[in-house]
Amino acid sequence: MSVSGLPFDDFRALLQNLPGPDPRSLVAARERDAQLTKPPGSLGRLEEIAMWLAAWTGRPPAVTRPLVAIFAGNHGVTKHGITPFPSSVTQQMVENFAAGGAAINQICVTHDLGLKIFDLALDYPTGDITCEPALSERDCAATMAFGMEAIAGGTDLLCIGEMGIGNTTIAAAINLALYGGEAEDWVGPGTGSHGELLERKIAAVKTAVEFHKDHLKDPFEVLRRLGGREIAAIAGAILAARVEKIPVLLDGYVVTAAASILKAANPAALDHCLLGHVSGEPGHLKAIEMLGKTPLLALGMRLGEGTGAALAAGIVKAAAACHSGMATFEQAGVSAGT
Ligand SMILES: O=C(O)c1ccc[n+]([C@@H]2O[C@H](COP(=O)([O-])O)[C@@H](O)[C@H]2O)c1
Ligand SMILES: Cc1cc2nc[nH]c2cc1C
Repeated sequence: MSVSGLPFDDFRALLQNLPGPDPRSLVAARERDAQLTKPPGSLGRLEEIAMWLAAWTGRPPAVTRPLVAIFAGNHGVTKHGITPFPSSVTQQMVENFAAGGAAINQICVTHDLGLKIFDLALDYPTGDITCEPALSERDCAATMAFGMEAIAGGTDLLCIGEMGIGNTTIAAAINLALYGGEAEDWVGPGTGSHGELLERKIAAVKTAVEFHKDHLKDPFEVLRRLGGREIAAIAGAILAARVEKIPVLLDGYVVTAAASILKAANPAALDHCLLGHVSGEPGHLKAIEMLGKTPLLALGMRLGEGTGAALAAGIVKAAAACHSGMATFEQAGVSAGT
């Protein structure tokens, strides 16, 4: 813990001292890109992705150990009857991930991605955000620190996903706190909340933000009061990745809300992250605009569990492979343009 002993101090300090992109690797990658056997710019966004890999890893673009990390948490706010599925599904899906039966398992097989699941005290849901903080400062900081350990086994591309019944309500509350507007702007169906479920979801988000309104200037208070364990762990994982020079692919609505908390603390905090996809959750596009990012994919997916990020990892792998594996004009005996 920090000298002052306040749980968030270390994270605040880290956020004020984030490493930037590596200019030398970027220049080297640009020089190589200009020699590859293609008209300049013809690989479009793939070229930008290769430059992004070089800048944030400090090495020539390569993806050799991609990892999907799924963080799972449960939420006290579900007691308001806001989701079609019960909270027990969070644990059941964790078991399904472990058994290889979920969509994310198949995408990981397709793109040869590692997969790690981090379940976060699923038997102890967070506090009901409509009338109490989700987490104590200590629990929140400890969970962020746990999330930082997600990359301890090593990876050179971190795809972040989550699982947690009720967490689209949490994401909506975070977005309302960070960006304002109306609860209706941020609340969507999630796994399928319509009619009365949706009405109660909107009411819960309104009540929660109203209840905590005097404490929401500080992004860390937004995190601990309105967030959840998987949200805190995701924030920690994104931060640790930055420090360790690991580029990050963000997934859908929920991961984006967790990431937005870091951006609120430091506008440059997500520069090492790309958005894997725009999810079908209606508020996601607006949340992405707030981050100033352009998602790689738009497939109408709204599953979570890292599926959008993992699909995009295939594109990032292809970008690195083109950059490192293509022949230069000279090597291939192809005439360069003027
Ligand atoms: O990330 C998204 O865009 C997204 C959109 C809709 C649903 N989800 C997933 O669905 C769960 C949350 O939905 P809900 O309805 O229980 O709030 C959680 O496990 C998320 O992974 C995720
Ligand atoms: C079945 C199911 C699978 C999920 N995967 C991510 N969130 C989910 C929510 C449900 C309900």
